[in-house]
Amino acid sequence: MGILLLGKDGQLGWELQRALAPLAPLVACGRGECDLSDPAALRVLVAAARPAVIVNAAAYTAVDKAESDAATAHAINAEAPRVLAECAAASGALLIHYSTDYVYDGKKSAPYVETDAVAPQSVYGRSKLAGEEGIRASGARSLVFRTSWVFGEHGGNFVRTVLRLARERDSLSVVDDQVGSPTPAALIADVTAAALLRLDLGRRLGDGESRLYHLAAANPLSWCGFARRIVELAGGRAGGLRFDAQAIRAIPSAEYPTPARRPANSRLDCSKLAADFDLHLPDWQPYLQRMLAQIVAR
Ligand SMILES: NC(=O)C1=CN([C@@H]2O[C@H](COP(=O)(O)OP(=O)(O)OC[C@H]3O[C@@H](n4cnc5c(N)ncnc54)[C@H](O)[C@@H]3O)[C@@H](O)[C@H]2O)C=CC1
Repeated sequence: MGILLLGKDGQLGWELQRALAPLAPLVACGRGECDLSDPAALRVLVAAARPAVIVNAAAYTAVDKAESDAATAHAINAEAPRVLAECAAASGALLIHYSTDYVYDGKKSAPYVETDAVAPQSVYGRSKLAGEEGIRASGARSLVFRTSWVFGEHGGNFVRTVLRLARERDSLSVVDDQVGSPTPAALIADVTAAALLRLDLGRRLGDGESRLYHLAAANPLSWCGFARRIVELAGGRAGGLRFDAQAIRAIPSAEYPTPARRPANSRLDCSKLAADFDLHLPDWQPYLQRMLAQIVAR
């Protein structure tokens, strides 16, 4: 009756393996152990593990690819969470799940709060919203964390892409009209563990209680601002890259068309999370510094 973690090899899953391990016996599964596009396999897995808590960090996260692969995105981001929630409702387990800033259209000028209207602009955003809705409708006890711009040491992300391009190219242009908070996978994992402890692994939630929280680091900025900070903290030309931070050109999204539309404003107000769990959401920059130090050390 411990914790069942799905998606153990993703950015977040990797950090959750570390953060959840001290809380209860942990069964961690990757795609090899269980494919989320197979609902029957999911049901068998949950029945065999009989967890008190199911943590789903697996997702279809290829935002642009999803535009031409909606069925797969829907199966993994909408159907699988619904099946997991049904299993949780039937057994009394708590389900923890992660969603995205892409459920919003990004037209609000202030940071989004959980009660704001949703209006996803992409297949990915719609599939993730459908996942949330399936969980809420299931009657399971659940926590859903909407997060943004995830980066971590394990897996592909914007930090790694910028570092690679800064070694390969002489210049870089990055969109400057989409604003959000880079959020370390380690922070999401640690907040998940803290919330689980405060809720006594879910025993303090009422039957069928379903809670939604924003979970993002402090200090939002644009993608261009983020790219500049990555290059700056990596040392720029002095650090072996081919250009310095100031050389990164700021461009509007119109100059960088992508298959999926992304919100201009991805800022998430996390005060509900901070108040309910007595937590502080820190700046993402020390996490980035730590990640860069570990990459250099390798
Ligand atoms: N990466 C980002 O910038 C953001 C991520 N999120 C959400 O945060 C959560 C964690 O994301 P990341 O760790 O960044 O994602 P990731 O892409 O690093 O990891 C996702 C994991 O899901 C697994 N997976 C994919 N299809 C599967 C299948 N059919 N069966 C089993 N496993 C499968 C992958 O193998 C991978 O290990 C997800 O729910 C994602 O939607 C929310 C906002 C932004």
